Amino acid sequence: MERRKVGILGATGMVGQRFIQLLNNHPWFEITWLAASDRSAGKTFGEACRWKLDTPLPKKIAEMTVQPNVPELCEGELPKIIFAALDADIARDLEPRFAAAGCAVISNSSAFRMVADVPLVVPEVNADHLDLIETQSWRKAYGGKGGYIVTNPNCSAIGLVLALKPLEERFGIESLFVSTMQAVSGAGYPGVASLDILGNVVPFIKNEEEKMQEEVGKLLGRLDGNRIEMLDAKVSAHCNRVAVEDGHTECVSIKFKRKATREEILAAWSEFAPLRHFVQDQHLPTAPEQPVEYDAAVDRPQPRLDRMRGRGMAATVGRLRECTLLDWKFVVLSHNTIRGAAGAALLNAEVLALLGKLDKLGVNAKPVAAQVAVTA
Ligand SMILES: NC(=O)C1=CN([C@@H]2O[C@H](COP(=O)(O)OP(=O)(O)OC[C@H]3O[C@@H](n4cnc5c(N)ncnc54)[C@H](OP(=O)(O)O)[C@@H]3O)[C@@H](O)[C@H]2O)C=CC1
Ligand SMILES: N[C@@H](CC(=O)OP(=O)(O)O)C(=O)O
Repeated sequence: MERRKVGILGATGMVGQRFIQLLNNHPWFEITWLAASDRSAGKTFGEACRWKLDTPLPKKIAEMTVQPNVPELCEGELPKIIFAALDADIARDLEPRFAAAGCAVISNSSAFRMVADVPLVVPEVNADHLDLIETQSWRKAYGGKGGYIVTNPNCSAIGLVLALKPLEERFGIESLFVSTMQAVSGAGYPGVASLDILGNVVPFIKNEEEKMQEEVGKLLGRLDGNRIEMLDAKVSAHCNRVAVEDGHTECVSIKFKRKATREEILAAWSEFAPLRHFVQDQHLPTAPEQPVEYDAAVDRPQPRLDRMRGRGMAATVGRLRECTLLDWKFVVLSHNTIRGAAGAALLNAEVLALLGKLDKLGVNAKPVAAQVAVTA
């Protein structure tokens, strides 16, 4: 099967590098275009990027030239699928330009996550929300074949909703309290200064608590026509930066609408296999066999030991016990730059491919309206 051509915006950053790693030898997608800031454009990728991952930078990628960051200046063919790993302020400007040029923008940034017609998706949780694409202005402007933006959530929200979805389905969530311990790679590179984080904990990550609280409502919300009805539950988050390289750990206390026993909660997690029904016999290369794994050991999950479960795509839960304030409490851990970022976007793209939503994109086609609205 011929692989689909893809590009990466923000390719030199922490998440961009993960995209390159996960897309290396991907059976469905092939990187043909890379872009970053003006500082990097024109250099070879090997010159522009300080590679930080523990697998080698693929030679073919190192030799590619970093392209300008706008579709109009693309040399040669602009790929129809763009993975975007940009800071939110930059994404707000650049992502709509690629959508307007007819690309499927599979975004990792927070810029458009809460916009009403932009899907915010974790496939195991709310793949049905991808239908929102069809009402996006960029898509409509090309007679239903145009580009669009699809987003994945904040890295802490992803691990959390994987653990919550099976519980919400069976018991209903009334309220929850979550306190995070987030790895330094979450702040990008060079990120948090070593003198701030070594031997220390920083009890503040800008906008993180707000993002977690609101994104959980949309992710666990219900698609009603072309709008999302948010989950009606109270969510309170505390976010902390800790001296861990990769892997976000979250302590959760939760109150349900219906009574749940320990056995019922464990069964809800172990039986959670939503993609099996959704994709039937199809194989999604990046999907984990078991999205939520429970570890019964008293001192797990731990970032160093558990972040690579399911090739970095599974969330590990542990320490389920009764809570003296709410009903139950547990710990959840997930890899922040794989499950929480590049892997999440890649899985979204794989599901979009299966749904046929990466076919017939409007790249190089003329918009049907005189002007393509950039409204988000
Ligand atoms: N790290 C994580 O765990 C997670 C990150 N995210 C989100 O993903 C996004 C990227 O994060 P991360 O990779 O950590 O960030 P980094 O700071 O490591 O990388 C930023 C990237 O953006 C590029 N860039 C900067 N300015 C421009 C510009 N004007 N035009 C085009 N490209 C530009 C940089 O290129 P250059 O090298 O040329 O400067 C670099 O490739 C952010 O929105 C972040 O919030 C989401 C979930 C998890
Ligand atoms: N802020 C997160 C990572 C991140 O970039 O989140 P978001 O994609 O919501 O901006 C962290 O510091 O670990």
